[in-house]
Amino acid sequence: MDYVIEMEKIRKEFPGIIANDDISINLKKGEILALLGENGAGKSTLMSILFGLYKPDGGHIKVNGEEVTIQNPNQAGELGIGMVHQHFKLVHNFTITENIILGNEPKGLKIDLSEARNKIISLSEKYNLNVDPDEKIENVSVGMQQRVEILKMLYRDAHILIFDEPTAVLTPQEIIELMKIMKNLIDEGKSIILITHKLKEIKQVADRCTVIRRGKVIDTVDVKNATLAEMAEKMVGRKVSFSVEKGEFNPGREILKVQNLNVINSRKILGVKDFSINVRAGEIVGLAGVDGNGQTELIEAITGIRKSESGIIDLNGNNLIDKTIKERIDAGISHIPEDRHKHGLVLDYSLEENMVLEKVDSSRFSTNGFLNKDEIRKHALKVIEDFDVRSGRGPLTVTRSMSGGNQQKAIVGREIFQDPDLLLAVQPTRGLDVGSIEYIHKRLIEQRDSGKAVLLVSLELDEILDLSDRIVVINNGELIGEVDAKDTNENQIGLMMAGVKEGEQS
Ligand SMILES: Nc1ncnc2c1ncn2[C@@H]1O[C@H](COP(=O)(O)OP(=O)(O)OP(=O)(O)O)[C@@H](O)[C@H]1O
Repeated sequence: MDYVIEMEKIRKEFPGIIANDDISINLKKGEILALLGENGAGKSTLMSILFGLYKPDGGHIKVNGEEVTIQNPNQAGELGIGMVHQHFKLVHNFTITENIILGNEPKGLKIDLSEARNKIISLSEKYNLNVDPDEKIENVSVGMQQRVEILKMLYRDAHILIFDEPTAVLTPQEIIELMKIMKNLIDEGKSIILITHKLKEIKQVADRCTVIRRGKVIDTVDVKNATLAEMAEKMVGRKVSFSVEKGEFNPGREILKVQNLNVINSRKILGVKDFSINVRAGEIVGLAGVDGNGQTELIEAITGIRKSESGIIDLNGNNLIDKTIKERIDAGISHIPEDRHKHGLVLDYSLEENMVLEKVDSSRFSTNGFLNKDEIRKHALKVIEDFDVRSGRGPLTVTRSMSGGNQQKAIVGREIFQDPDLLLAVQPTRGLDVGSIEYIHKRLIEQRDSGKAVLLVSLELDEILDLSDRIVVINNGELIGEVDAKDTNENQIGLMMAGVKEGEQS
C-alpha cells in the first residue's frame, strides 16, 4: 500500500493525562483522511507531533515508507509536511507575498521578490486560490488569510497537508470554496489530513475517517459507507441527537432594549447604524448575518468593550451606555465571547482563576481583600463537572494547555453560572464536538426556559434556526428585518443576510 504517512503507536503524556495512548494512523497518497474526536481527544497533539512541535514519548513515524524523527517544523517542512493551524501565523502589515516568503529566504542570498511573486501567482492560478500577491494581510478576509496559509505550504512544495479545524473561522460561502480547493489539491497529487468536528464536511470531502476517543483510536471507516450518526456515535460513545428539542416560548418583560445605536468600527466608519433590537425574558433572539456585518461591534457595544457614539442600551430599565464593562456585568450581563483568547480567558491563569475572573471581588469569592480559596475551588469544580471540562490537572490546569473545545466549554459554563438576566452567546459552539454542541444547546434552552433573555450570535444558520424564537438579521450594520423563527427558513434568512429585505423577496 502506498502510504505517505504512517504513525505507529504514538504516545504522548502531559501532567495528569495521556493525550495520545498508542495511536496508529496512516495516510494514503492522494486521499483526504479525516480525524474525528471529541474535544480533548488528542487530535491536535497527534498533529503537533507529526509537524515536529511536540516530541512523542513513544512510537514511530514513517514518511513515504522511511522511518523519520521530526524534531521541529523546519524538518517537517523538509519532509514535505505542511500545516494550516487554527490560529493563523501571519504578519498583518506585510503583503501576501512577503508573508509567504517569510522564513523561507534562501541562506545568504538576497531574495528575488519578483520571482517569488510570479511563483505565487502561478500557484494561485493552478489551485484556483484567487490571491492578490500585493495586498496586505490587514485588508483581506479571514478566508483569504487561510488561502495565504495554504499557499505558504504549496510554496514550500509540501505534499502532505494538515488542516486543523479549517472551517471553524469561515463563513458558509468560504467553506464551500475551501472544499473545492481541497479537492483541487488532491487532484494535483497532494494528500490531506483534515481535523474537523463537522460531520457533514467529512461526508462531503473525506475518503476515510479515523475516530479517536480519549487518546485512543476507536476505528477507521470508509466515509462513503458510514452515516453521520454512526461516526458521531463512535466518537462520543453514545447516541447523539442532531435535532434540538424545545417547547413553546413564553416571553416576559423586556430585559434588553437597544435603540438607535451607532457604533464606529476599527476602520473608523459606522459599523452599527441606527440599530434597534430588544430581547425579552424567556426568549432566544438569534442575530444572523454574514461575518463582518456589524455583529461583533454591536455585541462589543452592549458589553462595553467598545464605545458607542449614540443611542440607548437599556437593561432592565437602566441605560448602560456610559457604564464600564464591570458595571454592566454586575447589572446582569453575561458574555460568551467570539474570541475566546482575546476576551474569554487569561491563558496563563489556572482554570479555577479563570472561572471567577469577573466575580473575584464578590463577597462569595473574597472577604476583606482576601480570596476565599475554598469557595473558588468549589465553584470551579462545579463548572468543570457540569460542563464536562476535561483537562490534565482539573482546576489547577493552566488554561493555555487545554484543548480549544474544553476552553470553550469552560467559558460557557462560567457565564451561565453567573446567573445573568441577559446572556450574550456569540458563536457559543465554535470548535465543539457534536456531543458538546448538543449539551450547550440544551443549556441555552434551559436558560430561556428559566426566564433569561438570550441573544445568540452565530454564523451557523442551522444553529440560529434551531435555537431562536425570533431572528433578527443584520446587513452592513443595519437592521434588515426580523422574523418569527417558526415561520422562516434558510432561504429567506440567506436572502436577508445578503441585504434583500423581506418585502423585496419574491
Ligand atoms: N502543552 C500541553 N500541556 C498540557 N496538557 C496538554 C498540552 N497540550 C494538550 N494537552 C492536553 O492533552 C489533551 C488533548 O488535547 P488536544 O488539544 O490534542 O485535543 P483535541 O482533540 O485537539 O481537542 P479539540 O477538539 O478541543 O481541539 C487535552 O486534555 C489537553 O488539555
